Amino acid sequence: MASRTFTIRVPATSANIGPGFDVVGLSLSLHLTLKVTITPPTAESPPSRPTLSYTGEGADEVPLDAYKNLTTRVALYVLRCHGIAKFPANVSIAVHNEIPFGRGLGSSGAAVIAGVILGSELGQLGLTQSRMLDFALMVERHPDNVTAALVGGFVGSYLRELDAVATEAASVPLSEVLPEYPPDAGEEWGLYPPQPPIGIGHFVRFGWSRSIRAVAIIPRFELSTAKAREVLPAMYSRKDLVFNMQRLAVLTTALAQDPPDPELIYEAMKDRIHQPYRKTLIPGLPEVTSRITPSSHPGLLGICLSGAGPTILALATDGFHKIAEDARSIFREKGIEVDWKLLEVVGGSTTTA
Ligand SMILES: Nc1ncnc2c1ncn2[C@@H]1O[C@H](COP(=O)(O)OP(=O)(O)OP(=O)(O)O)[C@@H](O)[C@H]1O
Ligand SMILES: N[C@@H](CCO)C(=O)O
Repeated sequence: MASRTFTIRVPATSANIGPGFDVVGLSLSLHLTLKVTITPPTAESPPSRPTLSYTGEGADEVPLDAYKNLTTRVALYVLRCHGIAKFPANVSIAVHNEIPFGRGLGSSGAAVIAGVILGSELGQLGLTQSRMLDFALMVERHPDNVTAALVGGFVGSYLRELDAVATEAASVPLSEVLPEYPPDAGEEWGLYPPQPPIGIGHFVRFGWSRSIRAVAIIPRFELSTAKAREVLPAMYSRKDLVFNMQRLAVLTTALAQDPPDPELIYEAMKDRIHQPYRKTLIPGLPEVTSRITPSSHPGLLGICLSGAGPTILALATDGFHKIAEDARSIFREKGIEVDWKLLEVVGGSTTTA
């Protein structure tokens, strides 16, 4: 049998875009790429465990044990849900990652989507896009990053209300979805996980004006999404919810208009659901989002926290350098150094032979 090689490419994402907390996501031009080779065992090369190599962002901290790494653990979850106990023999995976960890650019969402696609490919399962989303949602339980990473573009999504049986199936704790399998987990290792309910996530892709680019201003510190969600309240006032819904309704269409209207968009990218609570974790956040405006920075459309932060996302048609450098100065007043990148909105995940 000949060896098989394929490449999985998954984009970075920015979630929320101001008022769309846990609802909207945008895929951006930084990628997580996996080059996968499966070599059939021969008498000279007997079956071996998967090998992982890793370059780029996170290379110094990511586990290279396939039973510990997030992407390969998700792939194993998908395989085991289909009755396949372990990785095929002689899989080697070379990862190159451009998405910084824990900065609000969807690194974990990309790793999860890459894992679901990897599982589907290794098991030759032929999972549909919608089914892949179900698996991803069992791991990353908010849909904004994973949906945009899978399908690409500017995307809105919701989670279907599940019936009692499906709710139980979807309530499996994350520790059971992604257990730390012992090395070479096989048939003998515990129960197979239950299949996720079908059709958990639903999405629509909005239009996007080709003139809009994204400036990602990336502080040089990590903030885990889990920590940035802990500071959020469980209840909100009607006033704050209406504030966000009004803006989100306008924003999803305003970003598709040509030319885009900065006055409309700047206000429509304001938020009262997550950013005000996260400012304690991100010194400089209120100053950057209030001092960089369309009148002070021609070309700017709107500015917000990217995902759970600490990255700031500025959407603009021009003036990218001044926006980024002025944000850098404001962060520096708070003792924080940043890097910045000018990014494009890109398509979703791909698998190529
Ligand atoms: N390519 C990867 N391979 C393995 N693990 C990864 C990879 N990318 C991210 N991770 C894991 O996900 C963690 C970061 O996830 P987290 O949800 O906190 O931040 P994020 O996804 O970068 O930000 P956000 O969800 O706000 O966009 C990393 O610390 C690492 O454990
Ligand atoms: N909507 C999520 C995105 C981060 O993954 C949040 O803001 O917590």
